[in-house]
Amino acid sequence: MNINRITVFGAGVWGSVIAQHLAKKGYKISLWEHYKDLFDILEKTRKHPNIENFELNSNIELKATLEEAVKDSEMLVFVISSKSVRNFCKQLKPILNGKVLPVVSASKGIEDSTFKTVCEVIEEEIPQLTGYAMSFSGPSFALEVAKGIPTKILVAGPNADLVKKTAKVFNSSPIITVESDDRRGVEYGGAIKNVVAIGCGILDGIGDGADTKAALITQAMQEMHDITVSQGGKTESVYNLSGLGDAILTGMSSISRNRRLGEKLGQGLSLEEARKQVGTIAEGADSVNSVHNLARKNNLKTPILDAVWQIVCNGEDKDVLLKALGF
Ligand SMILES: NC(=O)C1=CN([C@@H]2O[C@H](COP(=O)(O)OP(=O)(O)OC[C@H]3O[C@@H](n4cnc5c(N)ncnc54)[C@H](O)[C@@H]3O)[C@@H](O)[C@H]2O)C=CC1
Ligand SMILES: O=C(CO)COP(=O)(O)O
Repeated sequence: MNINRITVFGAGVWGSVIAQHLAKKGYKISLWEHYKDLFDILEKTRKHPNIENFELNSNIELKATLEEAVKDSEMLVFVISSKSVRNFCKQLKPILNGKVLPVVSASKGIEDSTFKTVCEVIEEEIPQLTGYAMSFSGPSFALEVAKGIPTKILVAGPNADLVKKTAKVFNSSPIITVESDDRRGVEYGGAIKNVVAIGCGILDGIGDGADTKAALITQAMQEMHDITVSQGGKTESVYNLSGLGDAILTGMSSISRNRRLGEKLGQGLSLEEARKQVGTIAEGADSVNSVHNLARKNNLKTPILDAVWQIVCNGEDKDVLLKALGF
């Protein structure tokens, strides 16, 4: 696989940091952004408004249209909110015009109505990409990666040779890539850990401490495991970087937007107000319903994830989470 130009869809915080990471490795990057105001700021200043001291590398070219963004591209990287992926693919499909490229998804979510992962949605909407979509997931705050703080991220897909080559593309300081053949397991872990992080945030909002959050993560891992395995994912993926690793990171760190959203809910704010105060996306608030419905559909016992769902989606009192934990 000889790659020169890579397209990154999404110049949000993670998309821009991934684009920068690849640009520093010498790849030419075509960076596309959905929101015109963000695109304009980046084009005018080359600085990201949501990342401190961050100036786009000279290998990054901003592309205003999807046609320009995919021109001469040899790899596509999706870093857009998971719920926008299906509609986005409907726009992208005619532009790709049957072209087959390796695709990497760095988004974390499960579609509400279908329980499909982001890679599965991409392949369903753009069938020629079937077998070419890979997940890039692990404990990786964009703001920490931007500062050069080292981490490990899984590259997961069905084609071992493509995964190996793609992992090489992304592998360089501060990111060490780890190959996986369990895309489903990796994507389910990445989506469910966001719900776990909201749960940890609720405990923070109530005023409980790290002890209680560690107990929550431990119990929630069993629930993440049961859901993931019911969908064909592997146990070893649940306890790898995208599941356990990312649950620890986002559940315990003040940086996590999902944890911060939970904290606001724990303090008694409504979901709408909590979302407003957190500002950027918190994927867990969108995945919580699909995770809950999936567990119900498969008759799984998931008391912790159910309690988070009750608080987020039904506005129940946060004490239901303490009860679910047995307190
Ligand atoms: N920020 C982080 O530390 C990390 C984020 N992620 C995942 O990356 C994904 C993006 O997150 P961030 O960059 O942090 O969020 P962000 O809020 O900074 O950016 C969201 C991106 O989604 C795009 N988007 C929103 N609606 C769209 C639409 N209708 N069509 C096309 N694009 C649309 C926006 O243009 C923007 O580029 C999420 O799934 C998140 O879970 C994964 C690992 C780390
Ligand atoms: O997934 C992430 C880090 O791996 C980012 O988590 P938040 O979206 O909760 O900030």
